[in-house]
Amino acid sequence: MKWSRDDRPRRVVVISTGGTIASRWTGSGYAADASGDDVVATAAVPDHVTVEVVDLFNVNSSRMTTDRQLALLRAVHETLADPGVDGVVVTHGTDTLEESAFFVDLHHTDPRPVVFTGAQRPFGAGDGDGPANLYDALQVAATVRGLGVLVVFDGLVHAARGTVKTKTLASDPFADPSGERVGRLGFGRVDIDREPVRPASIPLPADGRPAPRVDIVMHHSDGDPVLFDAAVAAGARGVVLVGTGAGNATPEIAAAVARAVDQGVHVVLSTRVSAGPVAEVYTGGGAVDLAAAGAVLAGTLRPGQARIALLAALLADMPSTEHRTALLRTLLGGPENPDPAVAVAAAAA
Ligand SMILES: NC(=O)C[C@H](N)C(=O)O
Repeated sequence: MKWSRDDRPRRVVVISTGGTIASRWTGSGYAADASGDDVVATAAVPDHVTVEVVDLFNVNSSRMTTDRQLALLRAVHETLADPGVDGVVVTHGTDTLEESAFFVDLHHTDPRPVVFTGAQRPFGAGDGDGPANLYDALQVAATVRGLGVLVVFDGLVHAARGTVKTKTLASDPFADPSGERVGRLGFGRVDIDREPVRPASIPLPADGRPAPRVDIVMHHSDGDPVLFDAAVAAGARGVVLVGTGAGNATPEIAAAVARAVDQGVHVVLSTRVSAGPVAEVYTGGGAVDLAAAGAVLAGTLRPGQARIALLAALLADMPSTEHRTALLRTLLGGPENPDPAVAVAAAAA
């Protein structure tokens, strides 16, 4: 599928949130600093595209919080409430871009695109990648329809779901290690190779709902339940357990999962391996026992995005724990077998 634009004027709104694309040297390291207008001024703008800027916040994305992600989600929805807007670009630090993009994607119903981009080299650098990434993101935001939330970086187009930062400093930091990219840019065209597979989107969380604590605990040799139990004791309403291999831990950790689930804590099982699904293969504290203890398997989602699915399920209005678990399975696993009871509850929310 090749997308090219006619000459109709397009309006794209850039929501600026910081990251390296907006970073300047502070004397001891780089920190997000440049305004959205300054960031946009570095990039060429594709023909027939008009750009407006919203300065939402300005942080290195390792400082991302649920409150900021909720503010971003609302800003995207308010922007798209204007029918004259053709698309949205979000400039974001690459460290947690995969989390914010997936959070927006889970709540995104509009056919108009939301495109996340950023940079690996700082604002104003002679060899900077920000201007080209921003140009490409504007091009995609002005062109495609019906593909959900996308990540555009280094000439490639990725789906929000499944895409993670796989390289710390390289100029092509994003990939879906268990899947394939969605498309690429070149010669003024956007080539889309596949349509992202997405579950039905969920309504925006109600205003003023406090952000639930959702922790990530990683297993390793010598791992014991101390940190998992500490997360529950700290008030976590959800915990992502990052198992070894296809999602394995120990009998002691499986017992801790069962105790947590009994208390109403939602537990998701992901893996520290970079690609492939978690699977119920092993007992003796493996995924077979963790699932029996009540953990929900994350499919191919890596820990950061598994946590976002859990966060979104906890923020959703659900009539019971069972409904929330069913919603969680849908958000983790993609569109297969959405539970009709969940769909009804979500529609009524
Ligand atoms: N390349 C980047 O954007 C990394 C930066 N530390 C951030 O996520 O804000």
